[in-house]
Parts: sequence; structure tokens; C-alpha cells
Amino acid sequence: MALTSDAGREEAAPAVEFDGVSKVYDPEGEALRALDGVEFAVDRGEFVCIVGPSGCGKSTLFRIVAGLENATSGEVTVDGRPVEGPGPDRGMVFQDDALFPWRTVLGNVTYGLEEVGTPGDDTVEGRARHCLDLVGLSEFADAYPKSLSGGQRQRVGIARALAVDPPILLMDEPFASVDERTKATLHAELLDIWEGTEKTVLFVTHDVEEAVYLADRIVVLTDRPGSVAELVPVDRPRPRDRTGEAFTAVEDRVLSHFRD
Ligand SMILES: Nc1ncnc2c1ncn2[C@@H]1O[C@H](COP(=O)(O)OP(=O)(O)OP(=O)(O)O)[C@@H](O)[C@H]1O
Repeated sequence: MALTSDAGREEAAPAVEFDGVSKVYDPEGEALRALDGVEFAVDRGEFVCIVGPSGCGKSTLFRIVAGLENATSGEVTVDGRPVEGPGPDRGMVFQDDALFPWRTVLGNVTYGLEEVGTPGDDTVEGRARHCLDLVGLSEFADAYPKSLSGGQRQRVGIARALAVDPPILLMDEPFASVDERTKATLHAELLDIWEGTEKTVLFVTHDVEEAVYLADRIVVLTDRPGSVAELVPVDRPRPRDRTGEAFTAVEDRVLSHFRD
């Protein structure tokens, strides 16, 4: 049966769908083709990692689903609706946390809420404190970003993205510049938050091990122009043993696309 109502469409549609997404930068000049017909869908509550070689278009894809950039052709839909710009349904976390240095940690987290309001009955400050608690930073509410470690700054970025309670979290290499030990801690924390909040996560990384540790499914992109080389399911229970045979087998399968 065809679903025609808006409500019906929302029920039936995937959380995010990439439908033949292509991107050409500078089409009138040098014409650099960054993405070519990217096609995949993300289920509600799914944790999907996007991996691919440097320059294959991962961040471009991220910016398109975030609504920060337009596709040249094709379409991205969120809950069945075409993306036309950023929105409170998609929280973003970047590699460089982009915190406001003149605001406290709490002030950074309240920032987005001041514009769109809180998702429930909470006050702005109450909601922000709850999110800081989720990322283990309650004690640092009054600190300024410059006094935080790289890992703590990324946690603030995550708290800020969670504050408006978006159903979808978009993350672009959020842990690329933290040390390995902190990264492992952040992985565990992120998975806890994801499991506790049932959000859909789209996570861009060039780190295959990170993708295999985190994802339900990995979207492997080809060299530029990026298109989908393979959708690799990671059918392993969590927490995952990064040194186990099954883990390494998935890593090898993903890496096999980059070896030619
Ligand atoms: N605003 C832009 N204008 C022109 N070209 C761009 C722009 N942004 C990205 N590109 C080009 O598009 C291609 C894809 O870039 P993108 O940053 O999406 O790749 P990536 O996979 O995220 O790379 P990395 O893993 O190195 O961060 C690259 O060749 C890049 O130089």
C-alpha cells in the first residue's frame, strides 16, 4: 500500500537515505568530482561508520547530510524529507570541537538551546547540566575550554550536540586528534550514550579499527570520486575485543578495498 500521509512517510522512511548523491566542486571551472552516486540508507537507531581513503569525499558527504552544503545531483533525506539546511534533528560533532573560548563549558552547551529551547520540561541550564553529566564533565561546568584536555573538549562538543536531543548524531572524525588511550575511553562512553539514548549515529572516520569497534555497519567508500565500494555489517557483540580473530577479519575485509 502506498503511504501518502506525512506521518506515514515518517514511519516508513529510513532515518537517513542517500539517493545517488554526487558532488562536483567548481563545476564551471576545474570541476573536481568529489562524490559519485552515493547510495545507502541508515536505519533508525543504527550506528553507521563511513570510511574511505583520504580525499575520497567523506567530509563532503558529512556536510551534505548536515545541510552545510548542497549535492550537485541526487538527494539526502532525513525521515523521508529532503535535507535543505542544518536542523535540530541532526546534532553535529566535528574533529576540532569549535567551542567558544569566551564561554564556559556550561555556556558552550547551553548555546544551541538558547536558540531552539529545551526538548522537554527542563530549563536550559538543567538540560545542559544533564548532558554534561552524560559525558562525565559535571565538575567542569564553570571551566573555560582552554583549561580542558583534547578529550574533554570533544566531550563538551558531544554534550552540546546532545543538548537539543536530536534523533540523529553526525560525527566527523571526532576523535582524530586525541591520544589512543583517551580515544578508547571516548569510544566506550559514546557507545554507552548511544545505547542509552537510541540515537542514529553517522560517524565519519579514516580509522578502520575505530569503525569496526563502533559500527553496526560500515560504509566503505572508493577513492575519489567517492561511491559506495561495500556495505560491511559488523555482526559482533559489544564490547568488542579489538585483538580478536573475528574483529581482525572485519578489519581486513574493509582494508582489502584500499590495498589495490
Ligand atoms: N570547498 C571545496 N572546494 C573545492 N574542493 C573541495 C572542497 N572541499 C573539499 N574539496 C575536495 O573534494 C575532495 C574530497 O574532500 P573531502 O574533504 O570531502 O575528503 P575526505 O575523504 O574527508 O578527506 P580526508 O580523509 O583527507 O579528510 C578533495 O579532493 C578535496 O580537495
